[in-house]
Amino acid sequence: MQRNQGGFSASVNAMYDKAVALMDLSPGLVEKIRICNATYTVRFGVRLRGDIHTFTGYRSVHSEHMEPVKGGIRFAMAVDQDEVEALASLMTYKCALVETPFGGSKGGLCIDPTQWEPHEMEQITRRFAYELIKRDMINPAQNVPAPDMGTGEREMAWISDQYQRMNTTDINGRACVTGKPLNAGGISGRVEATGRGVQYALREFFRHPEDVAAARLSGGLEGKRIVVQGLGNVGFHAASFLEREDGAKIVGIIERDGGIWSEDGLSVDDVHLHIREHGGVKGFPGATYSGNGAALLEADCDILIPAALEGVIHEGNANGVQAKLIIEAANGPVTSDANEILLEKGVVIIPDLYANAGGVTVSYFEWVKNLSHIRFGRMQRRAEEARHQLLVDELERLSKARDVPWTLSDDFKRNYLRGAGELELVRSGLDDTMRGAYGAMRHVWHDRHDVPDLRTAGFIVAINRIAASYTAKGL
Ligand SMILES: NC(=O)c1ccc[n+]([C@@H]2O[C@H](COP(=O)([O-])OP(=O)(O)OC[C@H]3O[C@@H](n4cnc5c(N)ncnc54)[C@H](O)[C@@H]3O)[C@@H](O)[C@H]2O)c1
Repeated sequence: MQRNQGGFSASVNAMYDKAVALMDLSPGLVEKIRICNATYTVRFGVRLRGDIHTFTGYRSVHSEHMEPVKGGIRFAMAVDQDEVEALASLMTYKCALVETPFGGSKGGLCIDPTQWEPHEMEQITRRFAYELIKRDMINPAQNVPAPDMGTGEREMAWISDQYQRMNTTDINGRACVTGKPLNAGGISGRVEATGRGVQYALREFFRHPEDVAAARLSGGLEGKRIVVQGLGNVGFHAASFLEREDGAKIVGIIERDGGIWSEDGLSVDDVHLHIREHGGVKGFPGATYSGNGAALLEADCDILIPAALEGVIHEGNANGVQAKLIIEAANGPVTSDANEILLEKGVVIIPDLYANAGGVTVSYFEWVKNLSHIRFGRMQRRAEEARHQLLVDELERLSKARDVPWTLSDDFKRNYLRGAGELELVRSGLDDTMRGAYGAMRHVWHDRHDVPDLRTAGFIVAINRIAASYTAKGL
């Protein structure tokens, strides 16, 4: 990974500065929105394997213009203060762009999860959570984490349980974290939400022939040749949906141990299984393997989906990128320097603050579900069922009265009577959000001739909303 000089935060701030230069905001407000409000560093010991091991973690709060603040917790060796602050700032802009009523935050623990057994990971996670909970850095009303790299449902369930043990009378305790398993207060469709959001973002892009042409592409997603970096939560779901549901061809997959290539297209589910069984992509049948996975970022393809780390497309390799469209499933995969090189080359970038917002959108639904203490669609479903039943009864009565012999198939009755369930509501809410946010972004991109790219447009939409919020508060 290569970051801009000055690091990940400097890269995000350069993109921010490019947007505010086109806006009419006071210098003081520009500075207030840019800076990170607070970062809490925690060092704690856990007794493991007969000795005390010390871990370092962070929780950063970028902006509290809305509360709670929201953002994932990352478990990785490369976690540091600059990284969590940059990621927290991206959360602020992302939440504003997709209109989830949160400020931005992010957390991280410096750890290699593969080095520890599950019961040890539980001890470490609970202790990290304890340190943050007792300082209100995890709290349903103030700061609500979610999964990120190296964490998932399992860790979120431990964190939620830890909070509830420490706050036994907080009836909203489950809302202290999102991305939980369904049986621990989670919501249907959260696991795949970020990948699903990437798919919806691409579908929305391809619904606009003018935008597709700007990327020097034509037609729809069907048959588009895609390279994906990182087959984890986000990359796997995005690639799998695009392959199975949109007819796209995944020609390249890059993982930690290297990259694989097949012009005929790779089966994402099979590669995923292979990685689980063999620890990497090497040896996947029918594909060409290279130990230098990063080289595939520069391979010939239509769409590149970086879905692993930040800073993977930088000044050193941006010129070599052949993809016509990049969708940033990861946070910050393109440095600000690389961004300018790619723009110059005519590459269109669907930016992270929009592209991977599916996760926080469905997290918002989960938080609302936890606070309302009722499953989405439960009451509505009863009402719909009753209404549909009345209609079916009436049709049957009429058919008998008029002696018109017709029947409803059992399938039709079952589906028609069922009403919308939680998953349908989550998906339609996510689709609606992704469409709305794209519309807002593209409106600025096309209508203002001084706005050069979708990223700057996205920042402008987000910053305007954050500025309005600060102004309304009297700041
Ligand atoms: N999980 C979410 O809901 C979510 C939401 C928004 C954004 N994101 C962002 O998406 C990105 C990925 O997150 P995730 O949750 O899918 O993480 P994950 O841990 O589930 O998956 C990351 C994948 O990247 C691979 N990887 C790591 N280093 C690599 C390298 N050098 N080259 C190639 N592959 C490498 C890992 O092996 C793993 O398969 C991060 O930038 C994260 O901030 C995640």
